[in-house]
This record gives sequence, structure tokens and C-alpha cells, in this order.
Amino acid sequence: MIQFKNVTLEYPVTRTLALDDLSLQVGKGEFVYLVGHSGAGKSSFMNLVLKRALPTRGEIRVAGETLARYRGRRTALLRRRIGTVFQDNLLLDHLNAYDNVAFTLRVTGVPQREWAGRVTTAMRTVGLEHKKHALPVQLSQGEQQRVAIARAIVADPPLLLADEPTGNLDPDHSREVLRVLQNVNLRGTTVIVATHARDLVETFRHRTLTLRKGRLVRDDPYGGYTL
Ligand SMILES: Nc1ncnc2c1ncn2[C@@H]1O[C@H](COP(=O)(O)OP(=O)(O)OP(=O)(O)O)[C@@H](O)[C@H]1O
Repeated sequence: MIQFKNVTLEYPVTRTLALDDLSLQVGKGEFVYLVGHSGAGKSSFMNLVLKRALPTRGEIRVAGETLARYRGRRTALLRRRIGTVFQDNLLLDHLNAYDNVAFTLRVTGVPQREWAGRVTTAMRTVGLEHKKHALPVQLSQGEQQRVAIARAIVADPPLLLADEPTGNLDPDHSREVLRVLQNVNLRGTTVIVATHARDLVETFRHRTLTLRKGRLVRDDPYGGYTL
């Protein structure tokens, strides 16, 4: 699903070396954690996969295709096929949970007759079918995070990128979110989770990639949190 070959990312203005000669592969259907100290390069990795940033050197392939060959509209289409759960993509305040989730279907061009069924399935996956009429302010942070996951998965993306999906959540809600992500993975979506949540990485074991100063220093198939 993802292949990085000797990828280096140096941010232009500050000349920060965010990723340094990174080579790795993530196969279809895998569940992978990305861990590392703050500034290790986790978000930069996600941004490269989404082509929000361009590598200074090296080659990136997503779903078998070289990202450098994607241009304009194709880049937009690629992004639409990748579900994202990021701290900064908040729910739209004026829309209820159902409409927030349906919004993804609108922008991905899914026919309207499929919306109700798909939204209901996604809301059920995150355990919030009964809250579909609630506005974001009427939901707890954990529930809002689960709606954000429902929104990310409703179009059945082959790949889901989650950057700190349990940031700001208490331990119970964090575990709930992790279970949801695992369910999504069991349904066939490749899931990559960048996180600082040691307890989750230790409890729900999956392959774990550790970055340190932009370098891959560990690739543990059985998981475990060692920075
Ligand atoms: N847009 C940018 N311009 C310049 N430097 C950046 C930019 N974004 C990130 N950096 C720098 O690149 C390095 C990697 O940052 P990145 O956000 O990828 O780390 P991270 O592992 O996601 O950190 P955190 O766990 O704190 O989110 C850091 O030194 C950071 O300061």
C-alpha cells in the first residue's frame, strides 16, 4: 500500500531535516503504529503520503503508483481515497453527526441514494448510531473523535491515516477509539496510527515503526513501545 524508498524531507525555509533516508513498506491490510519523540517525523510521514509535502529526495509509492506522477486532479482524487483522522480536522459545528459523516460522501461523489446506508453503517462501526442527530457540541470529546473516524471510513477508503487519534481523550475513550480502528482494519482497510500513547501500543499489539530524528530506528512486527 505504501512504499518509501530512501525518502528525505528537508523543509525548505528552516532547512529542518524531518525525514532522513527513510525506506519502508506497509502492506495492504496491515495495522501499523508510528511512534517516536515529538519532532521525530511522524506527521511529516503522513503529509508525504497525502502529497501535502514533497520529498527532497527519494521515491514514494502509494497503492502501487509513484506519487511524483500524480498531478492536479489526480492528487485530489488520491487524497479523497485516503481516510484521515487528524487533530486539526474538526467536525463542522453546524452539522449534526449524520451530516458531518455524509459530507465525505458528498465530496467523494458517492451517489446520494447510498448515503443513508453508508452513514448508518459507519456510525454503527463507531458505536454511535443512536447519536446521529446530535450536534458536535452535544457530544463528548471521545464521541466527537469517533464521529471523525466514521467520517474517515464512510467511503470505505483502502487506507486510513490517523495522527494522534486519541490525543485529548481519557484512557477509556482512547481504548474505545483503538478498538474502532482495529474493527476498521479487520474490514480490510490499511491503518496507520501515529501516536504517543504508550499504553495503547503496549496493549493492542501491532507492527510498530519507531522514528528518531527522521530515521527509522525500529520496525517491530510484534509491537512494543521503545523510543
Ligand atoms: N511545515 C514545517 N516547516 C518547517 N519545519 C517543520 C514543518 N513541519 C514540521 N517541521 C519540523 O520537522 C520535524 C518533524 O516534525 P513532525 O511534525 O513530522 O514530527 P512529529 O513526530 O509528528 O512530532 P509530534 O509528535 O510533536 O507531532 C520537526 O523538527 C519539526 O519542527
